[in-house]
Amino acid sequence: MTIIYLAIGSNQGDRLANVQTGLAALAPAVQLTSYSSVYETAAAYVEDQPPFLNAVVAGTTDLAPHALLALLKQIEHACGRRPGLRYGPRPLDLDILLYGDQQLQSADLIIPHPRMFERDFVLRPLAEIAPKLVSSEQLAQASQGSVLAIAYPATQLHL
Ligand SMILES: Nc1ncnc2c1ncn2[C@@H]1O[C@H](COP(=O)(O)OP(=O)(O)OP(=O)(O)O)[C@@H](O)[C@H]1O
Ligand SMILES: Nc1nc2c(c(=O)[nH]1)N=C(CO)CN2
Repeated sequence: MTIIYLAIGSNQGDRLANVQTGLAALAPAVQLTSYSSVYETAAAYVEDQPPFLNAVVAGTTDLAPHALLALLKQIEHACGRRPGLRYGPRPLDLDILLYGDQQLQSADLIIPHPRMFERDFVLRPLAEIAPKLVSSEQLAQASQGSVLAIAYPATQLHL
């Protein structure tokens, strides 16, 4: 059983429903244990697209890292995501931030997520559920995707 942290985002369709559906689909392979608030965030990288909802969750799983990645891609697809512009709009995005204390560098999977520490929309919700994992310096330096507001409380994610 490994402790994992996942980032979730949506900026197309019914964004909250997409996040809720995506998290519910993780069961039974992933048992979620902590949920951040849901943040409204300005789109980073490709700025000319609708704002995102972003959250971070923690959980436990027996899935190996690549099996977990395959599950996340399957859930994104079931939520209507199709190949598109890098950093472009999508109904659902699920990323592996951390997988225990494992470090992994393969062609299709890098853990810790290589861009997590530049992303305000990841570090703010991660700091909320795991303050020891994020320093105040890291929070201050994360510049991509400014957090606009807390849009929904974490209780909206417990289904
Ligand atoms: N830790 C990770 N979590 C999820 N995907 C990863 C990770 N490391 C590498 N990838 C690879 O990144 C590919 C592109 O992912 P995705 O389409 O979500 O990118 P993106 O959201 O546009 O950008 P980013 O990866 O920076 O969030 C995935 O198909 C996956 O193989
Ligand atoms: N604020 C914010 N911006 C983004 C996000 C995201 O989840 N939140 N995801 C993207 C696709 O990788 C590109 N830009």
